[in-house]
Amino acid sequence: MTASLTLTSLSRSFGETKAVDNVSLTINPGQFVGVIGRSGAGKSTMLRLINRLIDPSSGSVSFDGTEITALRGKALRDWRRSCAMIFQQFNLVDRLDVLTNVLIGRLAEHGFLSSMAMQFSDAERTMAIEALDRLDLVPQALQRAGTLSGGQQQRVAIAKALVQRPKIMLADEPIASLDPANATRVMDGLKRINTDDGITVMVNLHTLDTARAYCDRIIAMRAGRVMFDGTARQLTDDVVRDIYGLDGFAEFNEAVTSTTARATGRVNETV
Ligand SMILES: Nc1ncnc2c1ncn2[C@@H]1O[C@H](COP(=O)(O)OP(=O)(O)OP(=O)(O)O)[C@@H](O)[C@H]1O
Repeated sequence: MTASLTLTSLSRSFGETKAVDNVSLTINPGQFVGVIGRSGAGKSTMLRLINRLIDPSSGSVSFDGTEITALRGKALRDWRRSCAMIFQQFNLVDRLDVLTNVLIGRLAEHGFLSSMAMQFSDAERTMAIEALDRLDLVPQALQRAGTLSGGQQQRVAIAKALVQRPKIMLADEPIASLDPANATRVMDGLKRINTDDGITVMVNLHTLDTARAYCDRIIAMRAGRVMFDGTARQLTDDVVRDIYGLDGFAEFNEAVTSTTARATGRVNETV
């Protein structure tokens, strides 16, 4: 199959810490992949290696047969554009309006001078409005980004990523700082883009129930390694215990017991 993303024996160390340790994976086009694991498991490092925000210590990342780790200059900038990244902290310019923030997603395709002047074509403005419409944000288009709720800001960040016309969207804990209602709208936005446009989505998540609800495929990491790679149905309690460790599982059970589980009789929903 073409346009697959392939990680082969990918590793990245920081001093003595093996943040990502010998990971091999193939992500097929159009998949919605959730990456879970305890804090420090290596989830962010793996996404940053794919986007080339950092370089591997060893191993390779390839996309559609192109060796990503070897890209330089314009080819690297092109890759970063087609592999859009969304962060927990939104990365918007608060004092600029929403529409302009989205248009900034187009700057990678501009030359230096038009970038500096922030000049955008009518076609680009239309594209930005369409992206905002898909995320139910047209009424906020002229509002300053800093005045929006966290969930709205994250949806603006997704619209900004969308106008880059990416093939892959990487999202590093996009809902970690949001309340449940806003988190749902952000995840629904990502899912719609994945389903409607066939854009591959790879998202780091802290909540198991979100991973189970949205992801075709769940990858669980522990200490830099892939401990589980399968469907939500295959992610049983025993697997969760392996991923989070006995103490992690206990902590996690406690957290759940004190909130939803007691009321619903369910466990293993939140980490
Ligand atoms: N720039 C860095 N310098 C030194 N150590 C780092 C750096 N980036 C990551 N690490 C270490 O690598 C390991 C993996 O970190 P990473 O951020 O990838 O984990 P994570 O699963 O995303 O965690 P979290 O859920 O808390 O974001 C951790 O031990 C972390 O301290």
